[in-house]
Amino acid sequence: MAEGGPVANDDQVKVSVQAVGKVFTSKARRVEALAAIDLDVRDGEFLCLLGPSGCGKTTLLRIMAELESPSSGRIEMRHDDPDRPLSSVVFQDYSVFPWKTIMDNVVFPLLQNGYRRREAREVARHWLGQLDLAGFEKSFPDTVSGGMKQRVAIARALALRPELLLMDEPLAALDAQLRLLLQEKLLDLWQHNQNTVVFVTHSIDEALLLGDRIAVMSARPGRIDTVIDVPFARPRDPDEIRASPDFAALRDDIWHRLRRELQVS
Ligand SMILES: Nc1ncnc2c1ncn2[C@@H]1O[C@H](COP(=O)(O)OP(=O)(O)OP(=O)(O)O)[C@@H](O)[C@H]1O
Repeated sequence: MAEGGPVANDDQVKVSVQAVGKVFTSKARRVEALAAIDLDVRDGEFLCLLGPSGCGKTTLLRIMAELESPSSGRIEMRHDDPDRPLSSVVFQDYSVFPWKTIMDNVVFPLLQNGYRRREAREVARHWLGQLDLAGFEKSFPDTVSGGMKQRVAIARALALRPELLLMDEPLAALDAQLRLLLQEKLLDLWQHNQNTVVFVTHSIDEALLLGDRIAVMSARPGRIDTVIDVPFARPRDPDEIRASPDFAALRDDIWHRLRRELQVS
């Protein structure tokens, strides 16, 4: 069972997180969320961040999205194509604009990124089609299901063609069956587009199904406990993968690592 794999060359590294720490301070308390995180995200890979609740996964993702700055250490990100945004984020909670139609939810950030309206509508139509939302362009988000809202948020992020797609438990709020379907959709989309993806999840199965590597974090303050290479070839067939002995062995190994970190009070 490979852990971490060969060290990446500099030109294979999209994001380099170096000794990053994060402390939140307020009058009431001081929370050390991250301690000395070292992690490389390789160009074109699907990296999953897995760890116990509160270990700092979202904080690390927000630092990569430049929504939060580290308290210590540094982060380097390679922006290769000035015509594409460096990153785009999908959050857990269907972060769509309720007052805009589904079409305009996808069009709006494209206009902000310099697209002309006509081109933006064409691009939006393409991505809405990819996410099986054709026919819902004129609907408002609150009139469709949670799964559809989340597909709008994913279409919006992908339409921007970010070099780095950051996803914070994008499927966590969905029911189990819908989650499986969207996992398959994401697998399919990623296999065709191959952006670099960092994907936060609590689900070991999801990480094994989607990820090239899984960074397992320890309990707060979050550290990288280990980075596991996922050995399944692509394109992946979810049913085959779930039935394979390697899947069961890896799931067991990761669960034992996580269980050491979990505290039930
Ligand atoms: N803005 C903030 N101010 C103060 N504390 C914060 C802030 N953001 C996060 N924290 C704290 O930092 C720690 C890490 O939070 P974070 O949300 O990054 O963890 P997580 O691993 O994503 O959690 P979960 O899996 O439950 O979503 C937690 O103790 C949280 O309460």
